[in-house]
Amino acid sequence: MGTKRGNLSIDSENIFPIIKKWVYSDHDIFMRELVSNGCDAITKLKKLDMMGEYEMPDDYKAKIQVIVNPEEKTLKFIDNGLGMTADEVEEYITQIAFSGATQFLEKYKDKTTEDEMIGHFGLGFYSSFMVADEVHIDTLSYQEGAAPVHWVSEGGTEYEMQEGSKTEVGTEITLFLNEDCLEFANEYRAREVLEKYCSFMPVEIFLSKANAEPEYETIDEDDILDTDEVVEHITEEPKEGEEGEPKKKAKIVKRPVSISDIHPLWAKSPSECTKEEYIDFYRKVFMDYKEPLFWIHLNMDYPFNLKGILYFPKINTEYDSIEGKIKLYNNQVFIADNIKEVIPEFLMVLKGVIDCPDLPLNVSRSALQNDGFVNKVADYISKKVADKLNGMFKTDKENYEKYWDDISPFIKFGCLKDEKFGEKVKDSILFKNLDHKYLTLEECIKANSKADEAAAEENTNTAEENADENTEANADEAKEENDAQEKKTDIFYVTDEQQQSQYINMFKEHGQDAILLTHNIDSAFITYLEQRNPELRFQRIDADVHDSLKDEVAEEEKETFKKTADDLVEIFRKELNNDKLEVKVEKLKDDNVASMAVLPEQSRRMEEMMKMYGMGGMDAGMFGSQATLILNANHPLVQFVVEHKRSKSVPIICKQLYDLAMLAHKPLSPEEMTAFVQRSNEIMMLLTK
Ligand SMILES: Nc1ncnc2c1ncn2[C@@H]1O[C@H](COP(=O)(O)OP(=O)(O)OP(=O)(O)O)[C@@H](O)[C@H]1O
Repeated sequence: MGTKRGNLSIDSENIFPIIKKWVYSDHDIFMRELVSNGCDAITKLKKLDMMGEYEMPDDYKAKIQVIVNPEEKTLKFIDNGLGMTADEVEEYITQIAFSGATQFLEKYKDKTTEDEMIGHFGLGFYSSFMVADEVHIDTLSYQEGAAPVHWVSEGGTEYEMQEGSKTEVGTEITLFLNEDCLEFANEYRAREVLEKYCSFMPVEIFLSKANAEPEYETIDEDDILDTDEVVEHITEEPKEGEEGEPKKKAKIVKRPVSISDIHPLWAKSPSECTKEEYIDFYRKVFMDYKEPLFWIHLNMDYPFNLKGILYFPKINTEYDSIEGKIKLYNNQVFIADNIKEVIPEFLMVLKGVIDCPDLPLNVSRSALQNDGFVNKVADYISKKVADKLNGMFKTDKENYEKYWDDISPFIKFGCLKDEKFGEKVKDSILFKNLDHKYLTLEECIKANSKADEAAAEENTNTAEENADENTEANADEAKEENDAQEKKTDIFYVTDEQQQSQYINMFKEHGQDAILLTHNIDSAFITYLEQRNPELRFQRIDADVHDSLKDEVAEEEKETFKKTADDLVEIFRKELNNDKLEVKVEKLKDDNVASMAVLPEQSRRMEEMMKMYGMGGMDAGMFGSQATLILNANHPLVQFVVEHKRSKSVPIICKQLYDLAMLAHKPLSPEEMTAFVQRSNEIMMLLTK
């Protein structure tokens, strides 16, 4: 074959500058493209062998070699795949590949990074021009009588092709790196890129440095393989004082270690994988030395092909970032991390690998988002996660409860984000109660209705209707709340065990339970639960005084009680210099409590929402979110105030009772805290007199 010169058949003269500039930060993908071309060529050769169209040499071992040569500033990719004839190089490289690259760039050159292509699939062979000024192909086809081909292109639109000198079937691509990209001739950098994209490719990949000094290792004679290159046989005598035979060892040229694990765990059948293998795989891939909580092995052939492993990582401190990482592969070729179009958003806290050869990856991300098939994949993944959770809830409750605190924010987030998921896992959602036992929603409802019944029974003798009407302001509200309560089941919850401990103690003392909802996501989650279960009402433990915590006022007492209550309201409003102060007087069963604060649930939620939207400066009071001071008419301090209205201790008692109530309800402002500390000291001074 003589030398053939030609023009690459394209119109666009500026394709190379475009390729070179292509998403700058990502131009390491040329390695993936060239290695996967080699893999494809090997797969094709194996097929030909199976079909009887080619006979593999007996010692054939599929492999791809990547050789860096920093001195010559070159990078070589050598595969022992099917190779190409001159005609094929002409057709596949100069026509198909080139026109493919041209079309590809035409289509995507204006796209910004937000609409980046998934992993830029489809750029193929020509991505090598992102890093090289000149590219050589040396190839020998498997076909009988084929002549080796040497093809050269200097990154313009021209190429030259002549007979080459390759003697083994396969292809060798040599990149003459441009000055900006010499990093890729560095062995460590090359390894980094190969590990990123090619860790699980289906063919073994060996990286080496040209002209490097050979490295050696010493092994037992018995372990020598046919493929080992033995340099020296060594006899190791036993050390002085040690018994035994001399040991026979061999010094061999260090065995090359493949960068790729050609049988990744996800490709195996779940029944063949051990716990250790799952954990090792997790550590290796995610560099996370904490053990994952549990995992799900996805394995589906129909109606689409998808395999993968999703791990639930342990998130043990709140400082840990809960950003997960899900690596997407296409036939063991790494595509990208965290493709949100394929993986449901709420699963992004997980760590895992997903291999889905059927995904249309050579399209833009925005197209993926609207792709019915992609949506099905996402649905399948979230369904599998729900199945796993339900399965554990049913058959491995003990562990499930152990993991619950770690996984619950994620599950709740999933419920908020994905209706189907929420519906599927609704019976496997747990709530931790005051005794740190885990209950289902149904169990919470049952426990609460029991407590309600008990409270009602205890109070039947005295109560015809609620005797809350001790202040005019509260009378209507109390009635309304009372009406609503008849229809709704209240579930009380705690957001901060420490701060709300006063309420918790009261609850516990009177056999009333509450659940702990301490995570940020819980406020959105209870709203979600209320929307789905209109008969439920979630109330923070300090939202109201539950009936079970107070004594009913006997009929004959009602009048005097009302008078006392009115007096107390007046005194407290005056002493606290706030004539709008909400004060309610109750006969609380707990005689350790003199005062407490309650804030109706809706008002508090409104206040939280205002804070969230940065409206903190507004007067929360305008939404009625001022806390109500509850005074315990059974407590001697409160009784003292009514009975000794003119005592000079009354102002100090009123203020202190108010602050104590507020302290258990929310943090005091710096001024309030200063006044509180000062007053506490004054009270102690009184003890000294
Ligand atoms: N190492 C190789 N051995 C044999 N044939 C090759 C090799 N590299 C490329 N080819 C041939 O050149 C063609 C074009 O390669 P290119 O990488 O540009 O596109 P592709 O591999 O077909 O698709 P993709 O864009 O997904 O990479 C291939 O389809 C293949 O026929």
